[in-house]
Amino acid sequence: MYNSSLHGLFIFELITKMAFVAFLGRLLFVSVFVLSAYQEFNEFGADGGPAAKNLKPKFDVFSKHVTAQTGLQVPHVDLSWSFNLEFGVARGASLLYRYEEFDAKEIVEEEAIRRTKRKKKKKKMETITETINCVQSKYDRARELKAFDDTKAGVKGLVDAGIEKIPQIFILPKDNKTNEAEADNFDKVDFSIPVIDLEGIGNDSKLHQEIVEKIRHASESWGFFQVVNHGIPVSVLEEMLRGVRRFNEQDGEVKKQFYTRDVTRKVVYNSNFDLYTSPAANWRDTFFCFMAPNPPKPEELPDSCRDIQIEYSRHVMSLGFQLFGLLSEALGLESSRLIDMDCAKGLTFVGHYYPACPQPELTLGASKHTDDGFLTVLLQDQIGGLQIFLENKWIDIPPVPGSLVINIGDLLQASELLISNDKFRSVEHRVLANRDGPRVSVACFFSTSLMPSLKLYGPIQELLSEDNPPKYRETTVEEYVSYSYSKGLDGISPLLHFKI
Ligand SMILES: O=C(O)CCC(=O)C(=O)O
Ligand SMILES: [Fe+2]
Repeated sequence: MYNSSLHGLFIFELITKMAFVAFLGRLLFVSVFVLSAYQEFNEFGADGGPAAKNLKPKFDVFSKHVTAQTGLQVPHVDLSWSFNLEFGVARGASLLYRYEEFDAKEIVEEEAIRRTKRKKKKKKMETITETINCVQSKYDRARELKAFDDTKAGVKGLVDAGIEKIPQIFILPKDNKTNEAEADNFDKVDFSIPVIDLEGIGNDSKLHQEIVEKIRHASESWGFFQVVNHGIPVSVLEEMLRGVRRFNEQDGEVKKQFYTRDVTRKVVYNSNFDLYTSPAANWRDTFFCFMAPNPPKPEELPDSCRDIQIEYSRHVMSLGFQLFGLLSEALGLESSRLIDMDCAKGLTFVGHYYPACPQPELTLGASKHTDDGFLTVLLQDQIGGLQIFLENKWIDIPPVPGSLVINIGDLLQASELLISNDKFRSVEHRVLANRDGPRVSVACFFSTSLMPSLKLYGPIQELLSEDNPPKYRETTVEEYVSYSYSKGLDGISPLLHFKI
């Protein structure tokens, strides 16, 4: 028996659940009214008459469709009872006419097409999402860094393997604030830092004064200068560069023995000291060791460059003493002042190897950074790529045969900061990756680095006053370098951390 309240509930459910069901529901409803009108026109028998018979298959199709779409079971409707609702005969006839036009099968087919389209769209979205997930999971940065590190073969290993595209871990992120690629938009200037000739400095006091003045000006303006006739024979410089090259180009199995991230080891060779923390790895391999105050035993140094490393470090030490004297004078202090502060006590020897890079525009040899020691003496070969960042401009430091690049480090900037208003500057610099290569350089940092130290460094005490308060808190070299080391080359000066 037809139950009118159930029918009402059924229609209500359909209308609220799905728009198309509502639409079909309305049509069916109309049909039922039409049937009612038709039945009013014609006598209907116990079976509901011809209209009811006509309607039944269409209603069945509709029911099946609703069940397939919604999972709802359409309640049984006894059409023979038509629906005793109040409709005028004429209106019923016109509704009937429209009902005859309506073909349930066509509508169901249209709906099926729409449903297939929706399914296709959904499938497409699923495929896109899957692809994204797949790409993301394929680029598991931590896993790639570890895999690269585990080769113990460095960037050179990649190049030897013949890669033509650089791995993702080396690619500079585009949206990163420290992304120096962005800084390439800044002007590059055709200006070179001064090349200061130290020839004859010991014999002529006027010349000595002139050189002190040049060093003062360069240290205040650019934090960088080059020196020639510095007393280290060119043959020693050349052999030192060859030594670093030999170390990196020796048999991979021998070199692997030095590969470590344990900085307490006498010789530490690895690629990117900040591999796991930096936004992008640099296209270079490095080995370092502390050559002063407690140098390793000769046999602890690599065969490939042991002798020259010892000889070169000895030369750099004596050049350092001379430079700290000149820098002290440039600050208006006794020439022994910076030496007495132990600025030349420690020497860290760092040999860099920058292999030729197939996509140099995507990465860097060394990210923008300042040096954390007191002073750096840098020997570079003829490839070039070193730049300093001053007033939003990258300035090339072109290789000058026989020269050494000298730059002020953070600890010297912090120590002498208040001596004069014209400060020495620890200036940001970087190294570009290059299609040509390898590029080799040796950076010697005057700093006891991570060696345990208690001596405090900060603004020079006797020059402090109420008007001239300290700007940096005191720190030990060890604390400063540890902080700088843990931070990695992220483009932000570690000095900021020590600002008062
Ligand atoms: O390789 C170079 O030219 C620069 C290296 C450097 O900046 C560094 O070791 O701190
Ligand atoms: Fe540097």
